[in-house]
Amino acid sequence: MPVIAVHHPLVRHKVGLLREAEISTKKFRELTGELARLLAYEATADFPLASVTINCWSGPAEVEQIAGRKVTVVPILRAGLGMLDGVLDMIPNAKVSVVGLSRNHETLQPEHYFERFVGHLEERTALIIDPMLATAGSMIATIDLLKRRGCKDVRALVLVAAPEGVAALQAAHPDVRCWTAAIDSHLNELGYIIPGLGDAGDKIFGTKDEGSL
Ligand SMILES: O=P(O)(O)OC[C@H]1O[C@H](OP(=O)(O)OP(=O)(O)O)[C@H](O)[C@@H]1O
Ligand SMILES: O=c1cc[nH]c(=O)[nH]1
Ligand SMILES: [Mg+2]
Repeated sequence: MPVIAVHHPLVRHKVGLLREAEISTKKFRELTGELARLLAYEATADFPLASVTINCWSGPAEVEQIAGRKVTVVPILRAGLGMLDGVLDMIPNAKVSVVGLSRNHETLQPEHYFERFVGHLEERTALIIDPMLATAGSMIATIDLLKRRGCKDVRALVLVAAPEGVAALQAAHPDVRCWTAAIDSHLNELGYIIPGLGDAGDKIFGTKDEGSL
């Protein structure tokens, strides 16, 4: 099952708060960061551990450390940046790759305008971050870019997914797991998730009065 809805009460509570129509930019950013931390926790649950001996206050002690796992976090511009600090709080040594995509409002197709990947993607777990999985066009395009550069372990974190996007992602990349705080009802005729969050990029960047909703 490549799309995993996280049912933890903290996640369900926070995603509910995020849906308030009159939410402030500050509150939207804070909740997005908190949810990003919780989703990163879920998505790294299978990272391997190795035992090492350290000098503890009481003498030598065997402790566990995450071993042999290099990570690149991949925010999809713009809205993915809202989740970046939260994920880096949990995985502070991760490198950051950036993909710039903007969904065309008429065609709903993602238009590519920027990319900058870190090296050795073939050795890294990629954690793509974007609050919204609507048609999944942006997510599928980003996964295509990463796989073309040799990335073999691709995972995604989103706040809200539409069933249409879940199905499209599963069909295009059945090997990619995507953790989401919620799977909503459907896409409306403009390609927005219902009930959804509205335009996540506009809410994170404070441009919502100039946006398309
Ligand atoms: O699943 P899809 O149908 O591709 O839609 C989801 C994409 O749309 C939004 O970005 P948008 O293109 O609005 O750009 P922005 O983050 O700069 O606002 C969102 O952050 C996703 O990247
Ligand atoms: O509901 C949606 C769909 C795409 N992008 C958003 O920001 N929100
Ligand atoms: Mg947007």
